[in-house]
Amino acid sequence: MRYNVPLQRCLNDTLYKKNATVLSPVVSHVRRYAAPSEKKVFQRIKPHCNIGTIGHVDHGKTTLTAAITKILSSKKMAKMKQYTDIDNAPEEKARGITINVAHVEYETTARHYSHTDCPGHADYIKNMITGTNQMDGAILVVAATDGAMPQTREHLILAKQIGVNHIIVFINKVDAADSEMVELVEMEIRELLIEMGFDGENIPFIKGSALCALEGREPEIGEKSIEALLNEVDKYVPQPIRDLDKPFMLPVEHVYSIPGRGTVVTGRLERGIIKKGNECEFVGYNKVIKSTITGIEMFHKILEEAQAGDQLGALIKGTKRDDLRRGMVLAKPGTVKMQDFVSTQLYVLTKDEGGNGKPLVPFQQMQMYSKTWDCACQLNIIGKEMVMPGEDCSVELKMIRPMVLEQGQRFTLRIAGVTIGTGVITEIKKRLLEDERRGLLEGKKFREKQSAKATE
Ligand SMILES: Nc1nc2c(ncn2[C@@H]2O[C@H](COP(=O)(O)OP(=O)(O)OP(=O)(O)O)[C@@H](O)[C@H]2O)c(=O)[nH]1
Ligand SMILES: [Mg+2]
Repeated sequence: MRYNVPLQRCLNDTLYKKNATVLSPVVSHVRRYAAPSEKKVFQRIKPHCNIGTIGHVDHGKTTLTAAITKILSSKKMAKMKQYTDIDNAPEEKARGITINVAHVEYETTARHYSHTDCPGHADYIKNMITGTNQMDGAILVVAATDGAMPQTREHLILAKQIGVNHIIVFINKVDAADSEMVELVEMEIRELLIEMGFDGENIPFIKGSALCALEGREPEIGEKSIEALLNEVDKYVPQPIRDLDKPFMLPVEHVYSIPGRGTVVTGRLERGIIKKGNECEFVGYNKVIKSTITGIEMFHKILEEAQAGDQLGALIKGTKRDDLRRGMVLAKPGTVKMQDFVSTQLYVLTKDEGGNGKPLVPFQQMQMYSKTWDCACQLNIIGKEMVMPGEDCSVELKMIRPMVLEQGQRFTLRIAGVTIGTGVITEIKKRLLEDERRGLLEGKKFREKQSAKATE
């Protein structure tokens, strides 16, 4: 049996190493690299990109998704999906939230795509905030018969907030509108895009009719417009930098002291590649500790290097177990920062989704969970008196301890052990003053004492 080259190399590495009797590392590498050639597997030949359709209700997002699969299926680059297959999207659970979302797969000559379409406005909002399918770029669908509508605006605001920076516009239903109207809608949407902070002047606009393409009518505005759209998506949405190319980062899950060896931290490598001998930093709980990785292990076997996605143990030189804690982040020196004040976009769970059914109000204290840490924080709601379950809103969070936080990082909030919301960090704000943070901490201790007294 022949394997491909990287697999063969790692089989050699693993099997011929002393004491290599357990098969698990081999199995994990088989999964990571490729399967034996006689099995039919997903071939990673083209670069992969995640996109989706966004826009106001009834503007034609699902029709467009179906039309794309129809046009590409005639070139054997997709499986045709009927409108009803996409619109009856299966339920998906993401951190307790139920979202109806359809993932459609297709490819162009340049790339392989996963395309997200949601049946309803609420599902779009949840999908974008929870990052169930993080989009690298989005197709904004606008009906020429309506122009910009409330959800056109809302989806664009959210896209900007969570960092979907590449938008392409498809002006749909041009079969039902005159050309003057189409021009006016284009002008209106370009202005809206500029107002929202997108590159409105240069964003590609394609005008067509998804319905004509789906029904095989009027190829000029039907099939041709879909081809033009895909062409622009290939060109305009840049290939995202994959996690392997980024500086390494591993949220620490456990810290052990191994007699005769030293300190070992375990966790899943979130991005990058680590090698034996790499210098590193542990960051979190208001501390930065410099160290060196002297060994990497996976499934009790020694590795020279580990890649993003690997669950591993790293042996650390010269750092005591008591200095390190779960929740710290192991990273390439100087690549991550601690923060304690952030703006976020938050979705509040309904009671059915596992929430506590109560509205959130400003200055409420709660526990924030992200990566492997949790930390008490205080909430401030922007532009509203309160947020009801089932709603989303912009909120600011002040934390009692600085932790590693980055734009785009996801988190959940809990009160008394109940998850009440999930969100994404949209902006890092200026660090709090020491006094301000102490005030938050003392406020928390005071409340704890009060509640302890009350229960006595
Ligand atoms: N005339 C015309 N009608 C269209 C076109 N594209 C879609 N429609 C119609 O517009 C209606 C809404 O289309 P959908 O694709 O369901 O719209 P949607 O944006 O997915 O709607 P939601 O998922 O409910 O937000 C349907 O009746 C479609 O047949 C088009 O190019 N021309
Ligand atoms: Mg739809």
